[in-house]
Amino acid sequence: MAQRVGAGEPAAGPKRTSRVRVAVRLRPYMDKQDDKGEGPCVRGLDSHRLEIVNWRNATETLHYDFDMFHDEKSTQKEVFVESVKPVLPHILNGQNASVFAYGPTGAGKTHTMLGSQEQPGMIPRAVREVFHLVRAQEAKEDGWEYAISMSYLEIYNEKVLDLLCPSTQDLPIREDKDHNILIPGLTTTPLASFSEFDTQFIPASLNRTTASTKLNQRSSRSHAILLIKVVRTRRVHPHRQQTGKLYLVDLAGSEDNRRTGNQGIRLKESGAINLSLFTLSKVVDALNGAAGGRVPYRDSKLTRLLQDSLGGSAHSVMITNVAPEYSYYFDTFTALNFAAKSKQIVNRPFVRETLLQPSIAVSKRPRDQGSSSSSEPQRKRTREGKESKTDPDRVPSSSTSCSTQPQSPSDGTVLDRLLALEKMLMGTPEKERLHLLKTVAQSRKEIEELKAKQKELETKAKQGGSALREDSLFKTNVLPLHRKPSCARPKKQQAVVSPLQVSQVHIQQGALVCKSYIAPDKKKKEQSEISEGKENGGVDVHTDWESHMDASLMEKSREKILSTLNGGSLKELKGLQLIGDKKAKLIMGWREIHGAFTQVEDLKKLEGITAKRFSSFFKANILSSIGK
Ligand SMILES: Nc1ncnc2c1ncn2[C@@H]1O[C@H](COP(=O)(O)OP(=O)(O)OP(=O)(O)O)[C@@H](O)[C@H]1O
Repeated sequence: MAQRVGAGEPAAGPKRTSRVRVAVRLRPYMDKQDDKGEGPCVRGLDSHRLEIVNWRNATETLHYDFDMFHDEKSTQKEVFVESVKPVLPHILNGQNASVFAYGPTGAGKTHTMLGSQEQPGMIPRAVREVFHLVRAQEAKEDGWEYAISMSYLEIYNEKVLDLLCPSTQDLPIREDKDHNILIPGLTTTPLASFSEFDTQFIPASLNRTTASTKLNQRSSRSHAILLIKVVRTRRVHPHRQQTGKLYLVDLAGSEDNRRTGNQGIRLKESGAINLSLFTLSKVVDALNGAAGGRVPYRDSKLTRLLQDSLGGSAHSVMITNVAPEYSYYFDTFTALNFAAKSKQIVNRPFVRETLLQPSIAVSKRPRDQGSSSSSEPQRKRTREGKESKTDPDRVPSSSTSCSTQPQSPSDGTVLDRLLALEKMLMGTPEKERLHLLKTVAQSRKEIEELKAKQKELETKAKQGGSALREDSLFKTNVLPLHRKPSCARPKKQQAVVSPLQVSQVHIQQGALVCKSYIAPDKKKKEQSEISEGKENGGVDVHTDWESHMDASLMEKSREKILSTLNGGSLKELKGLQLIGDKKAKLIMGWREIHGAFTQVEDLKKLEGITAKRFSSFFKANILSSIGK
């Protein structure tokens, strides 16, 4: 059994650490994806830094500093030499290394990892280099013997599928007592040369699930993980065996379903992709100490598999692929923030070593496995054994030591941002959007009618007609003067960059806000119980209880709620009545993206907070705040 020992240093010596290296690669600008011809919104500054337009303020740009920045002109060779090659020698010493490509769909992950015949990507280059390194070691004749093997799998819709044996079903993921991740039943193929790798890998890659989306003709619908194992065995006393693993990961893209045009099965796939990437972001947050002690590796298959590549024992390189077009702005922004967080993770490498009995060392040399007399490498594929002892998730002690502060434009966690963005970008299906647009038109019409009516009543009042009380205004469906509909308020000038998603959300919010100020006669008797009951469309939120309240007291409570909404921590938000964990995170996400709420009613702009829910929320919190 492989054991964890220090990275070649005496056990008592200081622990060596290795953090995740973060590289960012900018894809060349593709005109066809940007009809408006706005030009790029991201630009490199030097080989480590880039800048992106600040969507909150167009006069500013946000700067990010990474281990490496590869601009749009960088070649595959340059990316390999500068970002990937340095981690490879570790796997010859029984340590783990991983290289994974992260980023929005269509930003260039597959191009980077796989590449093409003319421009081979990181995977073929890395495997070729491993063979070079091994051959160089063997030439030294230092008593070690090496064996290389490969496994290749994809995670599709949360299922682990063997790409070398596509007929297999969902494979289980296990962890042995030494925290090695194992996949019983996964095919392992011994490799004698790079060309042998090529003959195995190319057809297996065709088994990967891809499909055409609006943004990418051949979009990866799964996370593909290639595992290259190097086992070295010492032939002379003391007989030892070390196993080094190299994970080469091409993640599926984070998806904005409005832009991908996903429907049906594509939408389901997309849900699984976004969920696993979301969990990946939570893992990163937890490793950085933002989410308490538990690292939620087990919340998705992807993070479970990458467990020893992130915050574990591996030398990791994350290549974040980003696209320069404005239409990718928010995806790019999110990816950069994710990358900036990951940069702080510190890994502790260790050697996986087994002390062998002399007899085992002689008879079970890896190359000779299964062929007792021949020195030829074994040709037969093997399956990983069943080792199933599992351990609870844990935070590696080194993972919380954050040495570098990224120049992140925000203080919120990735989790909050992703939750809010995901909600915003994915939450509104086509049908619902059409319905909302119709509602906007209808609401506008009704507002015009109400305005006319209000004008008429004001004229009457001026002419000495009866004084108008606020109550009566509501009874006649006229808006009180101090409560103008949110949709009539001047828009906050906060986002100069106005990507498609945001403007669409504004329309949607407009619809909800306008609706909530219309008081249809039929629904006047609506209950205002504090409950999250059935939806009833646009209902007047102002029921009798408000008119019986002391105005100044009410204003004070309103301000208090507003201040919690704008400045409250997750805990404080959850302290509000009818706000649970999910809503609190949505609020934080909203704040992150849109800035401060200007009035409590802005809460209705959040998805899932209907007029009725807002009404219940408002009443409960006003009453609770007065009761305190
Ligand atoms: N550095 C680059 N140079 C030239 N072309 C590129 C580069 N990066 C990406 N491309 C091209 O951009 C398109 C999208 O890239 P790719 O398929 O690699 O994206 P992806 O991030 O893997 O997307 P998905 O997540 O949907 O699979 C492809 O046509 C690819 O050839």
